[in-house]
Amino acid sequence: MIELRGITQTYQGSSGPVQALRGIDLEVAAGEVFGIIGRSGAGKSSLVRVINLLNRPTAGQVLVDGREMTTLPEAALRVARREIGIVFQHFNVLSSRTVYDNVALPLEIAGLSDGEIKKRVEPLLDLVGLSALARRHPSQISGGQKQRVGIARALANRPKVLLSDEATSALDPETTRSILGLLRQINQEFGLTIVLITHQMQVIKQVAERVAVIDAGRIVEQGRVIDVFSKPQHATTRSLIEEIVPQELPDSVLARLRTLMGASPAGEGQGLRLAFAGDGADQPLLSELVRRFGLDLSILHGQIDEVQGQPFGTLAVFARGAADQLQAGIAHLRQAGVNVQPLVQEAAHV
Ligand SMILES: Nc1ncnc2c1ncn2[C@@H]1O[C@H](COP(=O)(O)OP(=O)(O)OP(=O)(O)O)[C@@H](O)[C@H]1O
Repeated sequence: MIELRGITQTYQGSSGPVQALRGIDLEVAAGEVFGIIGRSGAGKSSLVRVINLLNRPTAGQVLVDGREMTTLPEAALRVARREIGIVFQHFNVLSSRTVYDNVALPLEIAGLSDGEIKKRVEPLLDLVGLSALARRHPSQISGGQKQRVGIARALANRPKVLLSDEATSALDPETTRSILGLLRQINQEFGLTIVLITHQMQVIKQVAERVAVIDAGRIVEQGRVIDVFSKPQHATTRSLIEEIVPQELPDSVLARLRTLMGASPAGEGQGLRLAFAGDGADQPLLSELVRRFGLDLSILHGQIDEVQGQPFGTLAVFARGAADQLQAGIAHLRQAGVNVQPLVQEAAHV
C-alpha cells in the first residue's frame, strides 16, 4: 500500500545541511497496522511529512497504492493527499466549529452537498462515539473526545491510509488505550491501512502488527512486533523496550537473591532471568520444573505482559535443587523457547 524507496531528506540548517532522513526503505502492506518508533530528533516528523506528501523528499520515491507520488504536479498531489487521512498530536480541531462541522470540513472543501455531507458525517460520529456531542464546541469536550473528532475528520474523505502522528502523546494512559482501541476497530472493520508514528513503545505494543525503529534518519530494525520485542537487535530498540519491560531488578530483589544464594550449597541454587515471548510461553513450564526436575522455585520479580495476544515479559526466579537437575531444568526451559540468563552479575552487584 505504501512503499518508500531510498528516501533522503536534507534541510539547509543555519550551520550547514542537516540530513534528517538517510535512505529509508519501508513497505506497509494494505490493511496492516504499522508502527514507526523513534526518539526525539530521529526523523519521525520528517518522515510523516514525506508520507503525507507535505514535503517532497530530497531523493527517493513514495508509492501509495502503486502510484509514484513524488513526481505528481501540485494539483494532482492535492487530490492524492485525500487518500491519506492524518491524525495529529494536538488534535488540530477548529475551536469556532462544532464537533459536526469539524468532521464536515474536509467534505465542504471537497465540494460535497449538505445532504451528502450529512450522510457521511453522521455514521462517522456514530463510529467514534460522539453522536450525542455533535453540537458541542471543542472547548466543551475532553482531549480524548477531541481526538475522536480528529479521527472522524481524518476518515471523512474515505482515505486508503490513516496516518497517526503521535496521536496519543498528549493523552493519559487510559484515554490512550481507548483511542488505540478505536484505531484497531477501524482497521478491522474497514480494512484501513494504519501507520502510527510514535515515541511510545506502549503504543506499538498495544496495536501495531509490525514495527520499524528509526534512529538518526535510518531504519535500524523492523519486523513483527513480537519478534522485535523478544529479540531486539539494536541498542535503541533495547532501550525503548526497557521502558515497558524494565530489565533492571530493584535493590530489594537483589538483596533477596543474594540471601538465597548464600543459603544454598555451591551449584545447587541459581538465580535465573526467564524471558518469555510468544509461542510456548503459556506452557506449564514452572510446574514442570518442580515436578520433573524436583526443583524448588522462589519467584523474585516479574512482569508478564501481552503483545498481540501473546505472552511477553520476564520473570526472575531463584531455583534450588541437585546440580544436575538444575542444569537439566534450564536446558528444558531453553528447549521450550524460553531465553534463560543466570543472574550472577546482578547478585554480585548488591
Ligand atoms: N526545517 C528544518 N531545518 C533544519 N533542520 C531540521 C528541520 N526540520 C528538522 N530538522 C532536523 O532534522 C532532524 C530530524 O528532525 P525531526 O523533526 O524529523 O525528528 P523527530 O523524530 O520528529 O523529533 P521530535 O520527536 O522531537 O519531533 C533533527 O536533527 C532536526 O533538528
